[in-house]
Amino acid sequence: MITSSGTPGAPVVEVSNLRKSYGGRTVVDDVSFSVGEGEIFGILGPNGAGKTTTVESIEGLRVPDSGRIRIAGLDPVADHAAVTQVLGAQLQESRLQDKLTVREALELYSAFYPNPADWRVLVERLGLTDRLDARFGKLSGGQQQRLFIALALIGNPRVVVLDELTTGLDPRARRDTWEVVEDVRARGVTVLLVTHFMEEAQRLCDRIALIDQGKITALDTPQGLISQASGSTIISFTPSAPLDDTDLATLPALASVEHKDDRLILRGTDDTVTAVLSLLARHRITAHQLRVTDATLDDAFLDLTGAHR
Ligand SMILES: Nc1ncnc2c1ncn2[C@@H]1O[C@H](COP(=O)(O)OP(=O)(O)OP(=O)(O)O)[C@@H](O)[C@H]1O
Repeated sequence: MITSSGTPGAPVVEVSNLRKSYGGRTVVDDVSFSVGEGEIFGILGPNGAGKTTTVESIEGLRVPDSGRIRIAGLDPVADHAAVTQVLGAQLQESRLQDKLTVREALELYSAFYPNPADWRVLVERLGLTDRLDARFGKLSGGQQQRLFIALALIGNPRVVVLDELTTGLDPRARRDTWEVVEDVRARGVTVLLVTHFMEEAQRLCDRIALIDQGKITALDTPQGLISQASGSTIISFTPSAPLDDTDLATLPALASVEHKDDRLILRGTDDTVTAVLSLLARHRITAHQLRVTDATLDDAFLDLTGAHR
C-alpha cells in the first residue's frame, strides 16, 4: 500500500540485479525493484519482455544466472519449501484435471498447508459456492480463473503472484475479478500482477514496472507513468479556420501534432493548453468541440516501451 508520503510499506519482495539468459540471449537484464507490504505491484511489458521469467524467478520456479531475490527475507531457491508457505501463485497453463470437482481441488490444495484458509469463505467471496460439485472441465473460463485465485490464496500467503489474471475473461468476469483482487489487498496481502491490460493495471496497481527487452524502462504509479510520457495532455478541436503548422510548432512542450479530417489533435502538457488558447485568440480562430483529456496508461506504455517500434 502506498503511504501518504508516496512510499510503499516495508519491502516484502526484493529483487536486485536479476539476470537470466537463454542460449546466450539475455532475457532479464539487471532488473531491480522492491514491493511493499500490502501493495499491488504491476509488471507490464510487450510480449517476450521477460515478465514471466521475472515472476517465475521470484516464485523459485526458475534459477537466475545472477542477482538476489528475497520474499519476506527468504531465498526462493535455497528456502523453497519455506517460500511456498508465504507465497501463493496462480496456476497458469498447468490446468487441473478436468474430472476434479471444485470441492476436491480445494480440499487437495488445503492439505498442502499447515494452516490453510477456510476454503468455504474463499469460495463464498469468489462467488463459487454453487459450483462446488461442478467438475473443473465444466467451469466457464471466469469460474476457472476464480478457482485458480482461490487456490493461490488457500495457504494464507503474504504475497500472491497473479500472471495474466483476466486473459480470456469477458468484461463482466474481468471486473468481478478486479474486485476480488482489491479485496485480497484490503486484507493486507501483497499482490504481484503481470498483465497486458492497461485498464486493469491503471485501476488496480499502486505502482507499475514497465519492462522492455528484459530491462525496467520505467517504474512509477500509473499517474506518474502517464506524466512521464511525452504528451500527457491531449488537446483536440476543430478550428474555424486553418492554423499554420509553423505557428503550432512554437507551442511549448508540444509532443505531436495530428490532423484527422478537419480536427487537430495536439499532445503536450498543461502549458501547451494555455498557449493554444492564446494562439487561437491572437488569430481570432474559434475552437469547435474543444476537448482536453489526460493521456491514458496505454499512451504511456507505447511511449515508454519499444512497443510502438
Ligand atoms: N525456457 C526458456 N527457454 C528459452 N527461451 C525462453 C524460455 N523461457 C522464456 N524464454 C524466452 O525469453 C524471453 C522472455 O520470455 P517471458 O516469457 O519471460 O516474456 P513475457 O514478458 O512473459 O512474454 P509474454 O507477454 O509473451 O508472456 C522470450 O523471448 C522467450 O522466448
